[in-house]
Amino acid sequence: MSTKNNLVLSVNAGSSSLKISLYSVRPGGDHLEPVELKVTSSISNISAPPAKFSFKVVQGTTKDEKVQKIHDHPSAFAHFIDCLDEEPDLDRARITHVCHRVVHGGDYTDPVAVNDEAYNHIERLSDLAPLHNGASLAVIQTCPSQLSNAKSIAFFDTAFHRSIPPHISSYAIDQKIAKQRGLKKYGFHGLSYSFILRSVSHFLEKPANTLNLIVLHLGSGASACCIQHGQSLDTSMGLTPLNGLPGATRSGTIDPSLIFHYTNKAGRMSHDKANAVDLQVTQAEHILNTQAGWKALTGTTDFGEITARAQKADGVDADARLAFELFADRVMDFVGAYHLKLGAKVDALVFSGGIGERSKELRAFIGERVECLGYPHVDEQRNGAVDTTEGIVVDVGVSGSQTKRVLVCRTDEQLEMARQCTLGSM
Ligand SMILES: Nc1ncnc2c1ncn2[C@@H]1O[C@H](COP(=O)(O)OP(=O)(O)O)[C@@H](O)[C@H]1O
Ligand SMILES: CC(=O)OP(=O)(O)O
Ligand SMILES: [Mg+2]
Repeated sequence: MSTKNNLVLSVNAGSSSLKISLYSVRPGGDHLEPVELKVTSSISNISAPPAKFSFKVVQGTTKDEKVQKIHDHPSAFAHFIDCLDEEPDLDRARITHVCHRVVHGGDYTDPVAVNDEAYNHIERLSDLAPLHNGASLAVIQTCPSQLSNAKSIAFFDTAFHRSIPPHISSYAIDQKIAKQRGLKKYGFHGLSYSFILRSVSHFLEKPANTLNLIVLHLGSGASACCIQHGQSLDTSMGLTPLNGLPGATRSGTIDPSLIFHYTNKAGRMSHDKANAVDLQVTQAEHILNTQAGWKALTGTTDFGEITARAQKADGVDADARLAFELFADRVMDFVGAYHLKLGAKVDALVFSGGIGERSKELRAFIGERVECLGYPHVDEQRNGAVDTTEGIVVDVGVSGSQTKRVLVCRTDEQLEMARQCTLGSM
């Protein structure tokens, strides 16, 4: 991308949140970081108004407010644009590229400029990412009118996992049907894993293609990834982001037969009005995506609150304790399996995502249990000081010469897209 004075906008549509970052493109090509952050904004609680809106201009305006008129992703995006218009130095006409995180890209392996064909492709995949693809498309639809000088580019979470070999990505079902219908493990959070791989490579001063990592992206949606020689070998999410670890409102892996015993309406189609494009998922999928996970176990989707409740001194909150230990148990299932898949040759176990980056309790709990595999003891002081430690990657293992590390990485999907956009041929 050859541009001066240009701005790049990165939009990350989550199930009930929208994270937006605005960057200026650094002139010249010799910077480690090709873009410079100008604005960060995040809107949460979109589906449970009032939405929480934050808007921070680097060395400038800061807003934190509850906004009643935000009721879906497009209205959240419109509110962001209104705030941007109040910034005289950040003219939206200078935005040349809008990068959209699209969770399910099917077999698309590279970012694409959104034209009718790409739009229809993403829409067809909406049933396979019911909390996400519709939200991204709803924002994409508003871009031509809001940002008429900008090209919309879709970046796919699935792309990082294209390296997963068939014996790992295939399900044990009729392969003719599987191929016809695209029924296989796709994996998600790929933009986050790309960012983490690059950041850990820089931190450890080792080329990315030599690294073996077990990465935990633990946020509202949580997944684990096994990276061998800098490529995804396996990941815990599957055909859809429902598989693997439980999340804020998602069950994670269950026995598939459970759905027939949970409710006898499980197989009926439900029309999900929360998303802007038409969706047809079964009631079972709807329940397991939106009424399960932490919300079902504890009544809250905030893992920070669950952790605090689980550790209350005045008696144990059994629901919170169950959620905390259940989550740690499922995370360890993947750490153990991936450690074995990597033949115990692991450079680092990496914690990331809202929970991985902020829960010192979960890191300590899991850290203690993986020590038997040769990971260093999680240092209480370092672990407790992550929030106030500078840098993208923080080492939380006890100091000393270690072959394996335990790291925390502040992941940034918006920055990953802006970098790829600026360095690529978009
Ligand atoms: N102090 C904390 N301890 C544990 N978990 C936290 C803390 N603060 C936030 N979280 C968790 O992080 C989650 C958000 O993570 P994030 O990766 O931003 O999610 P997403 O992008 O999937 O919406 C929240 O839902 C909350 O459960
Ligand atoms: C794929 C996925 O679950 O994404 P998120 O964690 O942002 O909801
Ligand atoms: Mg996320």
